Amino acid sequence: MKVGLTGGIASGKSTVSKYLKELGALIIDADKIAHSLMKPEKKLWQRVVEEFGEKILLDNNTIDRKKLGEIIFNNSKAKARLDEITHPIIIAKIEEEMEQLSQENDILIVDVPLLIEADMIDLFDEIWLVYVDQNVQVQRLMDRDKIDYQKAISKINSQMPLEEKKRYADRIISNNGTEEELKAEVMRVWQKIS
Ligand SMILES: CC(C)(COP(=O)(O)OP(=O)(O)OC[C@H]1O[C@@H](n2cnc3c(N)ncnc32)[C@H](O)[C@@H]1O)[C@@H](O)C(=O)NCCC(=O)NCCS
Ligand SMILES: Nc1ncnc2c1ncn2[C@@H]1O[C@H](COP(=O)(O)OP(=O)(O)OP(=O)(O)O)[C@@H](O)[C@H]1O
Repeated sequence: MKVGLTGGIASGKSTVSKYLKELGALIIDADKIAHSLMKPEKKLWQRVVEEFGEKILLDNNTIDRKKLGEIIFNNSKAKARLDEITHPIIIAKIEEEMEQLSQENDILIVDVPLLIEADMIDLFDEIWLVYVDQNVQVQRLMDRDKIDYQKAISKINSQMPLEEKKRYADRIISNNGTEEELKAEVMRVWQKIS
């Protein structure tokens, strides 16, 4: 069984993944895959630097994600250009890892923030959505990334609204409460499928 775990920025996907891992689930993390594919001199690094220029590089040639984030979260055309370059390569890598790992594992959980935006629904048997109300999402994002309200809203608005993502979800994991409540909810969902 292949589960696509998605949500919005700072909705709690990594926290849900952490709890699922504690329960014995195998997790593929799309953000980690993306970071690894964008390491210096890799094909995707080259494409991104070609498109956005060397101004997005730090002294050690790694991509300055804060700077690239500032460009794309404030400019929908720049974001579309980045998505066009990155998504096919990230999706191919996710598919490759899923193929390898599904041979030895009955259940695979794949944490993909942009699963619905990047049209990856058909790769999964079930879609789980980590849902939060927007006021909670904004506050958690401001606290975690140490950014102001306006920057948090720009990041949230660069993604499909969570209300709209609900339409695609087979299960909704609500994360408006405490971490303990979330953990209990994750345990319930895991017991249903394992
Ligand atoms: C935009 C970048 C530079 C921001 O880096 P930063 O370290 O601040 O964030 P990080 O990589 O940890 O991602 C945090 C969250 O941002 C959101 N996010 C990331 N990329 C995008 C994007 N292109 N569009 C909308 N939201 C995004 C996701 O919710 C993600 O979980 C970085 O995320 C990136 O290179 N993104 C392109 C690759 C991609 O699409 N990744 C998502 C995997 S599906
Ligand atoms: N129930 C909760 N109560 C309080 N804080 C929480 C709760 N769930 C998550 N958080 C915190 O909210 C922030 C966002 O959570 P997390 O990093 O898991 O989200 P995410 O969906 O993986 O984010 P991203 O899309 O940016 O990768 C983190 O600082 C996390 O510790």
